[in-house]
Amino acid sequence: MLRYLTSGESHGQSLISILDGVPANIELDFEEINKELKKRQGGYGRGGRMQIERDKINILGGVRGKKTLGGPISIEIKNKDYENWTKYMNPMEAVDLETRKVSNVRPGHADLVGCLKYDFEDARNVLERSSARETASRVAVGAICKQILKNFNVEFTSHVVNIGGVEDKNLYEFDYIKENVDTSQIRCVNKNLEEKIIERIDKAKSEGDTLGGVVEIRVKNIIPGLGSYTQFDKKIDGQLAMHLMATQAIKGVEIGIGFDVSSLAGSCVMDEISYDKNEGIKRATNRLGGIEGGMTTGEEIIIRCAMKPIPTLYKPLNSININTLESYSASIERSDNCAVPACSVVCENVVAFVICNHFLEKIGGDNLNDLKSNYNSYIKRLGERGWKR
Ligand SMILES: Cc1cc2nc3c(=O)[nH]c(=O)nc-3n(C[C@H](O)[C@H](O)[C@H](O)COP(=O)(O)O)c2cc1C
Ligand SMILES: C=C(O[C@@H]1CC(C(=O)O)=C[C@@H](OP(=O)(O)O)[C@H]1O)C(=O)O
Repeated sequence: MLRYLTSGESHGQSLISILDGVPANIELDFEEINKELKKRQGGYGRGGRMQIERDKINILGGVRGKKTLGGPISIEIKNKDYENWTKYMNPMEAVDLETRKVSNVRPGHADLVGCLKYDFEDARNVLERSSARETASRVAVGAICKQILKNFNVEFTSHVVNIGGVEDKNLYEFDYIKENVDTSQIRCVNKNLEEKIIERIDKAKSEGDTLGGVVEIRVKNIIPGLGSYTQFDKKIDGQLAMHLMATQAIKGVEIGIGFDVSSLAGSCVMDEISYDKNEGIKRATNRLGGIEGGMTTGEEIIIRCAMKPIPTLYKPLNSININTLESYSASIERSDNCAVPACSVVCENVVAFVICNHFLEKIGGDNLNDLKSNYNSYIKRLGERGWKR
């Protein structure tokens, strides 16, 4: 079983993750992982913090000479901003608890309920951990998973399809060309739309407001049979939704045509099956996004996630002081204005973890050679049953 934990506060020394269950002898490309981290920091609408951070991994264990050892991998990403926060955040020494205290809790954040639940008078004790800074760790973990799956040609991409209601309807049609998706800052397939989106973000910013959007993740060259219908918690769609919904600010997850299934007739939703001597078992369409009965079908996996607007507004919302219960404007912490492009990178890597976990479970093998031979024998057996790559 592949599993991971993350630890660390947004303005603490470092983010730490431990990824357990990675097979031995996987060669890691650290530059690729760092590139992914850099992508997560980008995108139009990010705030001042991203000018400070230069996210890079430091592997502390589980790897020797670039190759995995089969044991838990520990990954550190340093918070450069810590040097500005040492006197408020140091875990080992008495710290200044007053200067950065947050009492005016911010709607849309974990602040209010976190203070009630954990009995804190200072929402900083909550926000330091609930912050989406943690998504850097999830990207590092997902980037390692992608490298495991690269040995089996599995490809992951993601892009933004909607920011603040500016969207390209065409992107919702599944016959558009997905090759060479533009990876510029906004990462919209339609270049003209980028300008509109930038205008939309600037307008929201000038009004002290924020925006969310929709991101799409695609997984290509996947084999059929990852996940299982035999138990609810083995269903891969359920696991994808759980991991994606557990990502900061994600409020909805769709697979394939998603919510549209509710208003269409069955004949417009199911993907008809046929067989061709040369191409093997085929599908006429891929409306169900590559998953049936909690298992991958072998078609491209298509997932969309809705991100809510950034909850910290420069035009602050009404709230209360958690200690006096008096009405106040919510505190303004330095903040992003729109982080949808960053979110697409996060979601892509979150998906990579889930897919990799199910891949390793199905194929089995605690080292790369065993994985490869198990994989080949599965592909051979599928071939005998009429399924072709
Ligand atoms: C990549 C990314 C960056 C984010 N940046 C901010 C930010 O700068 N300011 C903010 O208020 N919320 C930001 N958020 C969202 C909050 O972390 C999130 O809404 C909050 O922790 C509450 O969690 P929930 O929305 O899942 O309920 C960001 C989310 C993501 C995915
Ligand atoms: C640090 C990151 O995002 C942060 C997520 C975040 C939040 O409330 O979620 C609030 C902001 O933190 P700060 O107050 O330090 O600027 C963002 O910058 C990051 O993505 O690496």
